[in-house]
Amino acid sequence: MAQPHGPAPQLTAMVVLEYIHAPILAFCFMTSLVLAVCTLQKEIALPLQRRRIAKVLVLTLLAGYCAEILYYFSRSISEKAFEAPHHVTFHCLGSILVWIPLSASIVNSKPLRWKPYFATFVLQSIFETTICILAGLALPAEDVYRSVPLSLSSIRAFASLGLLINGFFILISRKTEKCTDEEGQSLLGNNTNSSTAQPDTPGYGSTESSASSTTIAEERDRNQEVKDQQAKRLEEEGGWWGYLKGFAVFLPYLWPKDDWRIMACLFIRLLELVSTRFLNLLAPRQLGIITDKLATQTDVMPWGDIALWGFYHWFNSYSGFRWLDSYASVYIQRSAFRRITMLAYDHLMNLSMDFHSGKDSGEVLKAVEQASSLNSLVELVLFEIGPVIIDIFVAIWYVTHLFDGYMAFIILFMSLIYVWVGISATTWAQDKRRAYVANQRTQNTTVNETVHNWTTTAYFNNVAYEVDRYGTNISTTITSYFTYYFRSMLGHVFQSALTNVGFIICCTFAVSQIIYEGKSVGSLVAFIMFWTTIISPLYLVSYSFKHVSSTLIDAERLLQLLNTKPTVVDCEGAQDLIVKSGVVEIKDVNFHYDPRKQIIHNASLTAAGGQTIAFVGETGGGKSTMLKLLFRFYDVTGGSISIDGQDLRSVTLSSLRNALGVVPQDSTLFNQSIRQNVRYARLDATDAEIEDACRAAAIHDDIVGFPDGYSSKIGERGVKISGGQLQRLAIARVLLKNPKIVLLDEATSAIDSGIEAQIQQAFKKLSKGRTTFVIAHRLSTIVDADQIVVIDKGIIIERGNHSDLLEHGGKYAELWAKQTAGHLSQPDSKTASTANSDGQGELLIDLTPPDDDDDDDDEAKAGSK
Ligand SMILES: Nc1ncnc2c1ncn2[C@@H]1O[C@H](COP(=O)(O)OP(=O)(O)OP(=O)(O)O)[C@@H](O)[C@H]1O
Repeated sequence: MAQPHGPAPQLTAMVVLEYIHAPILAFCFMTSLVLAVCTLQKEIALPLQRRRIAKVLVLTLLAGYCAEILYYFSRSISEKAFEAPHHVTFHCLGSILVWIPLSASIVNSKPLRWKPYFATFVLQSIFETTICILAGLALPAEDVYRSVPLSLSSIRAFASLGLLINGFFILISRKTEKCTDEEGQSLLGNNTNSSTAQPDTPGYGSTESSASSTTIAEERDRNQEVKDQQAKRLEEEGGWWGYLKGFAVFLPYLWPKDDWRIMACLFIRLLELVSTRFLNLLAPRQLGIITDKLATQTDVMPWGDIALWGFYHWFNSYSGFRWLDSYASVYIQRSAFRRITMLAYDHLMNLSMDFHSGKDSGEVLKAVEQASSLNSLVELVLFEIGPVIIDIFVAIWYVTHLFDGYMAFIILFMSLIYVWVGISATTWAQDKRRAYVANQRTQNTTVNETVHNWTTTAYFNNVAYEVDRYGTNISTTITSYFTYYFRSMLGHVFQSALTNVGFIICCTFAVSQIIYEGKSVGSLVAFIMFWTTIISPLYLVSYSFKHVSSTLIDAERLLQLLNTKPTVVDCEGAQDLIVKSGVVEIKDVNFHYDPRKQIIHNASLTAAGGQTIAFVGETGGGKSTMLKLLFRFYDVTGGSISIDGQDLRSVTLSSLRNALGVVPQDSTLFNQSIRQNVRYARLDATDAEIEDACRAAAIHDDIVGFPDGYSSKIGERGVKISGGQLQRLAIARVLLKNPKIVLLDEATSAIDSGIEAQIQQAFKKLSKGRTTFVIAHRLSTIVDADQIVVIDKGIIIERGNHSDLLEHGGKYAELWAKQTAGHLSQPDSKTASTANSDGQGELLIDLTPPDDDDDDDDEAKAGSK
């Protein structure tokens, strides 16, 4: 059959078009897709009928290219002298390469960003129709109707036109639909999952399967809040570019311009990046040169070439320049970690009480701990993914230069499948990984819970049950790890098989080129040496997708933390608080944590300097809240609080907190020595001062009675000392701080009456000359207070000294009567029965103690166990 041989300009135009068709199509599709993702173009679900038409047309197109390749292949086998025109095979192979992923995404029923596809169809139609017309013109008239390639080209031109028309209808009738698939959402999360998965938090000791499934759901939802924020910000910023620019605020912390060491390290990294690109190419090329020289001059030792080859290798290794680069990288990483972590920690510690009481501390700590993820993200993109893209282009050029375009096609095919397998395997293994992490978390939680609650376990004799539960947890974790490992390994297995097959095919092709095309053996050697440079970028591309996505989530979490502003801050021009006499005035104060529930209603009172004010009342009345407002954990929502005439909101927080000493309701101590814990109140206090404070708080004798005295460790959460001792230590700390105003929240509730007298003495010492606010449920501790304020449901209902209030006969007198006489009287039978029936309904368990028969039963049970 005749080949096109018409007028030269038409033939030349056709050849040029065939060469540039596939690269231009690929470039156009890739750029418009990146643009679509960056500008957040919506994904659309293709109407069923239109998708079917598109499927048929793209498959026809693909079949058309394959058929032409097969046609030429069969001719080159059957006709010895026949050689397929290079531009035609280039055109067909290139187009197959472009249309495989495009057809795969159209055949797949996922929603698509349609504009890039439509743009590609337009170009495809123009190219294919023009090539078809030119091919028709280039053929002699008698061959036009007999030419198989021309028929195939016409079919493709019609299919392309069809695709264009069909694509146009999809474009104008598009219905936006939110993608529900995780991968389809690119790097963002999936909103639908979060709304459907509502885990019930399992109680302690809940059954294994429910706990496990819940933790898997939790694991899935753990990042959902961050992902939602990410999606919101992405929308606000109008695309990825604006979104990523949001992280630019961290650049001065990652790479501070004024730090010459960091700048020098960056320069080294940049140098390594550029030199590696060259050396990746130069080293295999040099070996090729040596091989060729050896093939032609067997009696001359190519010393110079060997030395150059050795130099390239040495320079590109850890004993050469690479160690300097890795040192520079570690230096940048560590410095960035220090700066960003300090930034996050400092910010976190300066956030207000509302943040600390409302946030999941685990998530907050994660934001601080993973502050370095930002640096990993920048490093990954700039120093790994960026160069890899250059490497891939260089590889394509180099193999084409060594052999020809076909070799580049083989490698491109293999690369495409390799990356696809990598991404699919990671996605496929993702669910199993989540399950594994969730099971691991359950396993760790079991140990934590049971070790912390060892006493509860012992009280209920459940040690065997817990050991058994932990064993089951470990087995579940191991099983889930195997499943995860199997899935991720399968991806590696396929990829490894692919690279092996790819390598063998490439080498066979190279050998055939040496034999039939006269290529040099050195080219084969250079290619073999270059192979790793081709494969390693592919590995990185196929596995960095998930990594970038999870690093972005960590970075987003940090950004959100840093964007959270403290609600209680120093106002502009805030002055230091100066306390002289310590007059505290609470004026028409209103407060709520949540606007829907008012906590304090119009509270007013004045504490003269040095007075002791006691807050009493039913639980939940708002007493602790009053102290929190005084300490300015929160700002009042109405009215004002002032100390010596200075509004708390107009003074610096630091000076206010210096002037106040607090013994909170639940004192917490660090797991350090007693001396260190007391010294926390005043870091420069001497040992003698610490002991004085402890004496005043009536705890000194207890401390010296401990085997290690003041060096005794308190234990986690102060578990090694009694409740009374803990409170006295907390009092000692405040005594050491020696503040002008003291706030005591139920500080004496756990102290027995023997110690109480000593404590009262200590209080007297402490409150002398200081304004003191005290909350006490034990009214006996505050009978001497200058003012007793009774708070009920956030309202001050009574105020006066002890005798005034008793005389008044109101709420305080009622509370006093209950406390002084109540413990002597037994609850009457009526109250008892009410308490029993109140809200309990009929009891499902038998409360009568077991008799002897039951004991037998128990023994039988124990035996069976
Ligand atoms: N951080 C918070 N967020 C929302 N509500 C809170 C917060 N802290 C306390 N409350 C609510 O404010 C009300 C008053 O609490 P507060 O702790 O001041 O009471 P109290 O009189 O000190 O009680 P108790 O004597 O039991 O310590 C309660 O209803 C409580 O549930």
